Amino acid sequence: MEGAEVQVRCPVCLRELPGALINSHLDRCLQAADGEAQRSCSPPSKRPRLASAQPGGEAEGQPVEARPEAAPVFSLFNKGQSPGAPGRRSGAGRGDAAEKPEEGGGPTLRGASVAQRLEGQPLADRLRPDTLRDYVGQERVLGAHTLLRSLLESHEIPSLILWGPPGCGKTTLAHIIANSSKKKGMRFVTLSATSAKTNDVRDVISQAQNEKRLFKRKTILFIDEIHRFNKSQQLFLLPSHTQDTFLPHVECGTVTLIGATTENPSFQVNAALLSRCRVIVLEKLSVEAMEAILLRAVKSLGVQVLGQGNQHSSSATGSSKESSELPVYVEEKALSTLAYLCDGDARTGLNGLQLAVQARLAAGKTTLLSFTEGCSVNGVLITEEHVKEGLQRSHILYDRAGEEHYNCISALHKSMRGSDENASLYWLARMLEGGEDPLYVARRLVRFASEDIGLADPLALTQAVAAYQGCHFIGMPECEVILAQCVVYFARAPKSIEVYRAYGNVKECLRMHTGPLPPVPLHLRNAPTRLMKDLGYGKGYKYNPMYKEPVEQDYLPEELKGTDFFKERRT
Ligand SMILES: Nc1ncnc2c1ncn2[C@@H]1O[C@H](COP(=O)(O)OP(=O)(O)OP(=O)(O)O)[C@@H](O)[C@H]1O
Repeated sequence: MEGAEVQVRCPVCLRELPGALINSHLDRCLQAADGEAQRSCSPPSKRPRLASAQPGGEAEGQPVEARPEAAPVFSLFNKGQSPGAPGRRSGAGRGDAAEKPEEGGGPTLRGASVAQRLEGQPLADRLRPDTLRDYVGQERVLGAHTLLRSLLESHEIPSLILWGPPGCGKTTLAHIIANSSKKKGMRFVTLSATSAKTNDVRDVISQAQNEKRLFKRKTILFIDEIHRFNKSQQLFLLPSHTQDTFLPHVECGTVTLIGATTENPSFQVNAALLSRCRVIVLEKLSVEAMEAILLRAVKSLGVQVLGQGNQHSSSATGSSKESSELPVYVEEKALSTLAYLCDGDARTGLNGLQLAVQARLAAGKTTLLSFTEGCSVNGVLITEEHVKEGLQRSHILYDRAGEEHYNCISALHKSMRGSDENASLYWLARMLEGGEDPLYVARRLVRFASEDIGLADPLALTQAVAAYQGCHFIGMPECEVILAQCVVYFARAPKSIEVYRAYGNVKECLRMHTGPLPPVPLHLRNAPTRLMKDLGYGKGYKYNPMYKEPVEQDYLPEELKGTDFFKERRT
């Protein structure tokens, strides 16, 4: 009993245990070591962006034994997996007979209805590819003969920052790397910068050190949304005099870092960290890539595509309580529209498809479909309209918080400067339809009025301020036309950067000045007191209204006499 009182730390999992239990625990822990690599490779699932958050959330199915309960590092390993849930799929479970991928498609549960296949894990997570073979698009960085592909194929994983828009496959690529590194006996650990604490990173490092020391095993740490690390965490990532930081461990190879970010890493990721990582730029998925992903999804659900091959005509709809048991069809057009509308974001596309199918099944509406071969079938039909409803338009078009926000405002500014009224209206609509704050756009217009139109049409500034106030009074959607009017006015207006440039020259002059700044000439100074007058303040000043002729007088400091800040004038 006495021994049981002493707490001992397991060298593998760092868990504190009574000394009497350590040997049996260590046996289990070591046995679990191989299995753990498998478990830890499970996809870090994402929150669904659409309203269909599925039960079976993040903490389900996580390995309990050999893991300190408090460490979210490990709770993230298996999130989204509910052991008994239909449609469950993980890196470890891919061998199950019921879940074997069908050729060219995703995994299906044989014999299950479409509704059952949609239960549990969100479709996007369930269909996350495990291998590069199923990873669609991103040819520029992952095509044959690319550096990254050969590194991945040779299991030589460098520290990486994966930068790309939402849903383009950053986490998926990390997941594929996890699977492939598992084959090389590496560990793969996942942290989300939004929820992880500095201590979690510290834990990962000490475990990685143990793993390296005891098993010669390397650790790959995936940090999702790395740009969201807060200040104290960023400090921890920075090099310092102590070993209590992250970077030395990246450098000596104890930990390979893979970060994912939607934001430009040159602004958002600490420079010291960035210089030790290879930045991989992923792009929005093309429409063709999206179509391939959606086709794989409908196949995995057992939904049939109605297109040129099997022309049909549909007739009056009815309703049936058993609609979930009926065959489900989706129009080919619906899939291609979805592929277009999801704007290269596979998660949005798959969530949209999932919502459309679930909504149709829940509505219990059936359609009598007549095929060209002559047969008729009663089924559930998903049309273009249904998938459009399944999408949140605002999210599709525009990411207000992300880089797209800056890209679009820059495109609007440049289109107005280039006097292209069509492009100006287009970028304005892209922002407003995407949910941009109209006052943000209006503020930018106020700036544009002076920066680009300036004195070529001084009324532009009045227009911009009026547009700002108009937007403030009436808000969206009514104020969109106010902004549209102002944007077109600006696109058509004459342009002058005379003032903008001259002011820039003045600022440059001040910046370049060495030594003390020249004093204000005495004659320009005000002399409210006797003493100041005695000191010569205001002496010799010529009050212009008193003169009929132009007055000869210097206003610049002596050493700048004759300087023309407008000399680079272009207009
Ligand atoms: N290239 C791809 N090939 C096949 N499926 C993909 C691809 N990219 C994304 N997907 C699908 O979309 C889902 C979401 O992708 P993923 O989580 O990798 O996006 P992300 O770039 O990490 O997005 P976010 O920045 O929002 O976290 C995946 O679960 C997968 O089903």
